[in-house]
Amino acid sequence: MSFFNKLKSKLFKSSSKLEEGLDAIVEEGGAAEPQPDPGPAPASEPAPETVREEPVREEPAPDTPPVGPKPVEIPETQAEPAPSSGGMLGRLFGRQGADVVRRPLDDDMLESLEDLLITADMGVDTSARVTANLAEGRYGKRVSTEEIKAALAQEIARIMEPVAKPLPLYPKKPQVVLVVGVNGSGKTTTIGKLSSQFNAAGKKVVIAAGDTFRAAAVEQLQVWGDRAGVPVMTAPQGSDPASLAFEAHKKAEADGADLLMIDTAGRLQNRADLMEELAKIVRVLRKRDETAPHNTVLVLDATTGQNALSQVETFQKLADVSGLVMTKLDGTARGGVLVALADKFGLPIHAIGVGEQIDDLAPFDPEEFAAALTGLAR
Ligand SMILES: Nc1nc2c(ncn2[C@@H]2O[C@H](COP(=O)(O)OP(=O)(O)OP(=O)(O)O)[C@@H](O)[C@H]2O)c(=O)[nH]1
Repeated sequence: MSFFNKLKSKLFKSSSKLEEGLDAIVEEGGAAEPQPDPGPAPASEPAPETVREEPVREEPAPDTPPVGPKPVEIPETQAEPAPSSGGMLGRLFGRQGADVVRRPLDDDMLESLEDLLITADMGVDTSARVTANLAEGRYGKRVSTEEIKAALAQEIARIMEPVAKPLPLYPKKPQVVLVVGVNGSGKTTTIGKLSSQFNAAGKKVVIAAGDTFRAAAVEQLQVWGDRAGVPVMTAPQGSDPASLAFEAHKKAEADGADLLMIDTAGRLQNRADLMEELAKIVRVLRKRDETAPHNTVLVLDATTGQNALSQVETFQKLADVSGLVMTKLDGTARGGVLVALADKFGLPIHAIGVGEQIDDLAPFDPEEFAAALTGLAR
């Protein structure tokens, strides 16, 4: 299964919520219209700039070489045989002969759309901005659900494009990656998944179990280290995380490791202590390498919805956050929060987690995400 399909099926809750909501909004004030003549798209449709693949003719010219972009995949549920013409784009946009419900994009519809985006956790400001952009060039025109989905996906992808950046790798050895986030956000799991991927890519990784106060956290990291085939440096329970970080850096350097991933505590209950703990880790690391840490990755749990926004604000005060990983996008109807995060903070999103298995972490792809979130067929 391609990652997109996996993402789509795993983001089912978010996309089905948006999808159902969009259907309901269009149907509420709309009317079925007979299929327009297939052929050129109506003038009201702006050229879909972010659509990566050209619509494919169903009958390729006889001398078309068997190369080039693959046809757009249509999920089975949409792949009913088109009774007449309409082509792939026609089927994609619901113009396969059946009546299509359209409704004028007026103030009422825009208000309902904005409310729907807010319930999908896109946040008030981002939802308002996205809705306003949707209205541009479409206001007053009759639109179908598929057209709104496509426009919404395009708008979301446009917001997310600038922040989709994999964890940058530097020539510096060892590159120190400090991983921060509240307890339970998925730090340990993310460190395990990332380490496994770097290890598979031929990078030598050392992990430091910096949450020394919780024996369970250390044990869990050891399990992930074993799975990923990466050594995990630990220290006795309750010992100073900064001194563990120092020792781990020494070992990573001595071993010629490319990356040192440091897990940290996430006790927000005592913010001052946590701030001092993180600051001390950084101070001590800089005794060994004044450019460390090279990345400070904040791990956020998508199921916390809007709370993720305040966590970014808090951790930006506690540490110099350089990028984000969003976990648990599977099984939540709150995936829209990622759009709000991108819009509000503009911090790089390095990866997303869509499950508990070692390969359930992928680089963030804005178009795939936007399509999966809106339920747009691809
Ligand atoms: N469904 C799902 N579960 C995840 C994902 N990432 C992590 N988890 C689960 O979330 C729970 C917490 O993850 P941890 O990695 O232990 O989180 P942590 O931030 O290290 O938490 P502490 O060890 O308490 O500091 C575990 O049960 C993980 O299996 C994900 O992408 N999807």
